[in-house]
Amino acid sequence: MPGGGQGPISVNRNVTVSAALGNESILDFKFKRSAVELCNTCAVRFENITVSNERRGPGPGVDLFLGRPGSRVDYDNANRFRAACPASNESGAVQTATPRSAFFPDPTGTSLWSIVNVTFRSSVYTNQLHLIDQSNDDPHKVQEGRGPVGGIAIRNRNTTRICRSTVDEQCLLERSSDACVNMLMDKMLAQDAAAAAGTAPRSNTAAIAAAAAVAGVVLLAALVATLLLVRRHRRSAAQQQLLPVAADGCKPLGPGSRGAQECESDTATDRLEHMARKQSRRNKALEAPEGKDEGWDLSWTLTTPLVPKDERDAPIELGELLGAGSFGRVFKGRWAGRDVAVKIISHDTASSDAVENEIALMVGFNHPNIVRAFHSVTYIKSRQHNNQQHSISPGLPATAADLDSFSTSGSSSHIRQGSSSSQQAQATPSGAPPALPAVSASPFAAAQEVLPAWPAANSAAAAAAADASCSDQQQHTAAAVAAVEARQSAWGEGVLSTQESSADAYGATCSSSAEAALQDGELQAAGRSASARACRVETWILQEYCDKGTLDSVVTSWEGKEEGDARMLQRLLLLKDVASGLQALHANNVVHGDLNARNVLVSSSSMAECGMVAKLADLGLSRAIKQHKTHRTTNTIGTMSHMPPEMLRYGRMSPAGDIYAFGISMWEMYTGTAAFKKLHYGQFFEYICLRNLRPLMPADAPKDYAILMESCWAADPANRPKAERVVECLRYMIVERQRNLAAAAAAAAEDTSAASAAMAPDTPATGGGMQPMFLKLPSLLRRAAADQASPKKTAAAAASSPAAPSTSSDAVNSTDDAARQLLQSETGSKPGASSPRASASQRLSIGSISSSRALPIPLSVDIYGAYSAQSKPTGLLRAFSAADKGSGREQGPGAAGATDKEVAGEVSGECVQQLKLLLPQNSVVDGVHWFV
Ligand SMILES: Nc1ncnc2c1ncn2[C@@H]1O[C@H](COP(=O)(O)OP(=O)(O)OP(=O)(O)O)[C@@H](O)[C@H]1O
Repeated sequence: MPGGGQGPISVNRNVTVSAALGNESILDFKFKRSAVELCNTCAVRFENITVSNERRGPGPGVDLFLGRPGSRVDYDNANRFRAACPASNESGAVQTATPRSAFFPDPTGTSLWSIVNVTFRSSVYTNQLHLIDQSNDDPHKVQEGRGPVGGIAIRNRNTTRICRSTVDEQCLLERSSDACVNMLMDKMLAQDAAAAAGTAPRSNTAAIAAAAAVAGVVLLAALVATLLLVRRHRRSAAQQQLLPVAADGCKPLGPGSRGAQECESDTATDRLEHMARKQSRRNKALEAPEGKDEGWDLSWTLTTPLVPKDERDAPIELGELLGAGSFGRVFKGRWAGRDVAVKIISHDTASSDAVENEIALMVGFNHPNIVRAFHSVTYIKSRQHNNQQHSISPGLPATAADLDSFSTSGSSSHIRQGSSSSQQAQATPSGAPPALPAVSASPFAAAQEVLPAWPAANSAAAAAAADASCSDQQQHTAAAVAAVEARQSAWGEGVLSTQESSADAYGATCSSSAEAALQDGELQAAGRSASARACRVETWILQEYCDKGTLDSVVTSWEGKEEGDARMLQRLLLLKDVASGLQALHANNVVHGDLNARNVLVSSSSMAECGMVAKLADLGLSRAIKQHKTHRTTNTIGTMSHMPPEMLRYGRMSPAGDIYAFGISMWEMYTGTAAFKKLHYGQFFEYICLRNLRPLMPADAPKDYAILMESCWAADPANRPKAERVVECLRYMIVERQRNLAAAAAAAAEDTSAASAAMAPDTPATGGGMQPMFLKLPSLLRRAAADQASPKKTAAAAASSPAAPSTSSDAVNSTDDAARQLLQSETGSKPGASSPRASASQRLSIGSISSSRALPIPLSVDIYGAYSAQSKPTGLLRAFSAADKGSGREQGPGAAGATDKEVAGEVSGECVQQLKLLLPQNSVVDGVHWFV
């Protein structure tokens, strides 16, 4: 534990603290606060243990930890003290009203809990809150002096809280519940200490018995260790015969080593690649490819650890052609009982790094908003066959479309022209690799079951599996990223050559040494060898199938349909998915590099609020950024219209560049048109970099949407929000639409009470114990702007100053009317119509909260919508009580009876700013005013 004056301890990896089941082990955090800082996405897990901490105020008892984006604390099968548990009959309401964390499975699901009797240390405690499966986000930890950079997601499973109801009724009459729980805990800890002290002086007999027991255990352990060593030694010897020493930079190590077949260098990169090679060899040994006679050899395979071993070898059925990109074609397929998309890329060994990058990242990330790759296989054309002439369609890589040549029962007619997005998508038979084990080309119904949303919602087993594999998965992701990073440094950009250049090379002969290396699984090594660069390779990547196609096509399908809160909600939910995917990539120092709506796929999901979930795809241009670096310089290509100025100018690739592309994608998703479609390539530099132009938003666009979009495409990368901030802003924008829709639905049903409830804050109106109440002031600026200026006024003001720059830092150059017109003509926007801003005082009424508790109510207010530096509000936030209402006293700053909070300068550059007010006893909060 850090002492006085020291900073917190940094935890940079996942940690599990567990005790054997049945042991009443207690871990006492000693009430330290913020003593341990978790790294981004780091998880700390407590299993089978009682955690004792945080008894002096509200909160979920994890005060020990400071969170970072994506960090989490799991309590699994734990007993946990918590001072501020509400009384048992309120517990359920509080738990169910707390939104589930987005960082855990099934964020939309309801918490599972029950009130039970528990036996704890031989005492039966009635009416305890038992959390069967509950998760929530705790943002407070990071707001204490550090700004809201991300909090801790907490998961409780099979975890019991010792609550207020545990303590003596008499005590509650005399003291506060906190004080009573504190006393109880002190008593129990004192008992523990006494028991420990009492066991110290043991009798001789006991000491002898204990010593004998210890000796027995040591002997047993030694025996087991010896057996393990012998086994490992044998396996090592066997593997030494199999493996060429140092062929892969790894050598079989001696029995004293940590593993029989470990890499000398124990980097994550080595481990991942070594794992892949091991698997490749194993596969080769297991599966003699049917198509070997056809001249294709299996060279390299990689499977995500999430796929069980027996599924890995399942046959693949290829179905319709889904589409074609620059580098390959994508077929629908069925594998191991699931629908998959099979991407088949023909390339040469020179460009195998780029392909492997994409595979490593897609296999490495297991995130609901990143398209997963389950399995990939690379074949090489054997020398004998490379010497033969093959009919390669010019401009079209050879693919497995020619199933006749290796399928026992298939026919090329089974491969249909699907809903291809490209005219290049053909099913031209050509030289094809062998089938994967037992590939068949049997047709299957087009409407197959859709992959369940990850992870399977409401399935305890699935959740458990996901949890169990979580830390493995994080290591796997880190290893994949490290592999990509190492590949980039060692081998330049590894840009996948275009199909034309690849096709040129296909006729060349693979040298025998290169072929041997390739067959030994040394795809990369062979790729670096000049003699092997011309070897023809075909890679099959089995990805999760996204039945709704690209985000682009989903947005196009909205064309002509009514715009409103429901449509906006759908748009925001999909955008949040995309931003969450980026957040996961960036947290692992990976930049997508080619974000646009055509590189985002959409899957049906019954669990998602809008019925579908968006996932980042096409990681072919993704790059790993070295830690502590802000960007890397690249010569890779991407999508011109989505390239940020720094990319166009200096080739700088960074997470901020993805955010810029996200901003452009927001515009495209709102307008349904492609951005800058009237610009030709030569104009991009001039328009984006020199004139700092951006597409114009229609005048009627929601202001919060416009503000976020503009902050994303700011000229200076440093002014763009981070992905987690974008996610956070979108979350608030989503809540706002949800409320509007609920209120509208309630109003339509003439259910006025339901309508006011929908407009009321999230927290229950009846106090909710000592939990802070969150009053979200959604779209503050938007509403204020609406109050201040009618749409007419806004339009008139805009028309009177056609060259008025946007208030964002990357404002449109006001002198360039020609350029402006060009961009306006894309949407028909009126000049100056974008980015209206709130400018005057605002008054907001947000429903009422009442509490009969004879305690001060800690009240938290989220100010929302103020994330642009230019829209920084200053002023006074006021909560006033019902007594003041209508008396006129609440009207001005300093009015009697109101609780004021100065907020000048506190809100800047952020989406949400949380303020805490302590209301007087027995307050009835009837509104919050905001004075500017
Ligand atoms: N996992 C998938 N599920 C469903 N359809 C897919 C999947 N992957 C790709 N597709 C379809 O196949 C098309 C081609 O995908 P691919 O990734 O090869 O190329 P692209 O992204 O269009 O082009 P490029 O690689 O040149 O950027 C996509 O536009 C999409 O329609």
